[in-house]
Amino acid sequence: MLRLDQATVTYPNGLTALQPTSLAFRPGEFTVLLGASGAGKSTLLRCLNGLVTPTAGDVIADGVGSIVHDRRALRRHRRRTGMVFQQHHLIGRLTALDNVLTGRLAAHGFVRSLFPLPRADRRLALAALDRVGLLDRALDRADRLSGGQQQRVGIARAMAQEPEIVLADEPVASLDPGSAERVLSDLHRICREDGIAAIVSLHQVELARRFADRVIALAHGRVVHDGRPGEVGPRVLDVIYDRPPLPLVDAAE
Ligand SMILES: Nc1ncnc2c1ncn2[C@@H]1O[C@H](COP(=O)(O)OP(=O)(O)OP(=O)(O)O)[C@@H](O)[C@H]1O
Repeated sequence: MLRLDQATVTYPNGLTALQPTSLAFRPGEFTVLLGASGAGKSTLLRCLNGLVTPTAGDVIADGVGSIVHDRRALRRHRRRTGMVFQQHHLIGRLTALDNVLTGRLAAHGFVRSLFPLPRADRRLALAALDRVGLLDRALDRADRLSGGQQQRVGIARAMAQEPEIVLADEPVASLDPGSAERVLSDLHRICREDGIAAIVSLHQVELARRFADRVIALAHGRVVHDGRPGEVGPRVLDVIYDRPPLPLVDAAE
């Protein structure tokens, strides 16, 4: 449904953050990107919604076309792609509900979005909050919610867009383990129920093993592993995190 075709990103400072990479993402699949800091996870994710333009190669969305070369294709692709960010980007003084409603704006033309949104949008936004267990906090200001609750509002906002794909860049990086687990479990359940493809970058290997259908590991801008979560063992982790292999212990010692 979405693929990279030899996509390469070299930033203006000369650093190649993504070496030529070809990958295909399938509908409904929950993919986790693993990699050390600076491995290129954000760069790859940003290529998938046009926030970073590859310096070579292409990004093609099925039924839409090249989002690198065709602005209209990029706009269509973005309408069907929900984003979840590490810092959730909520507007603190707005209610949780109003934040989720901003996820509906892309579905309307610019002029229409200047007027109050239809009741159907409010129903959709409330249903999205219900699915992350926050219906009773709908009218609370976003900045009164905990970090984990704010991130769940961020997920509800992405879901209110009725996406086919969700891209999440380290959505649980700043949360405690319990909140991280809840956030990821909500995201995973909703994507599964609605058949939404998710591409999620994480630092927590355990969470990747628990939730992913597929794990893509990056090191120094290259894919070094692409497979099922059960295949992410010590050898793969050594490559991802640049750890020297453990010295062999002499059995006679
Ligand atoms: N706009 C930019 N200009 C120049 N270099 C950049 C830019 N953005 C990222 N980089 C560099 O590209 C490399 C890959 O960065 P990227 O943010 O994609 O990695 P990451 O795996 O997401 O890291 P983290 O887990 O720390 O977020 C890093 O060396 C980073 O410093």
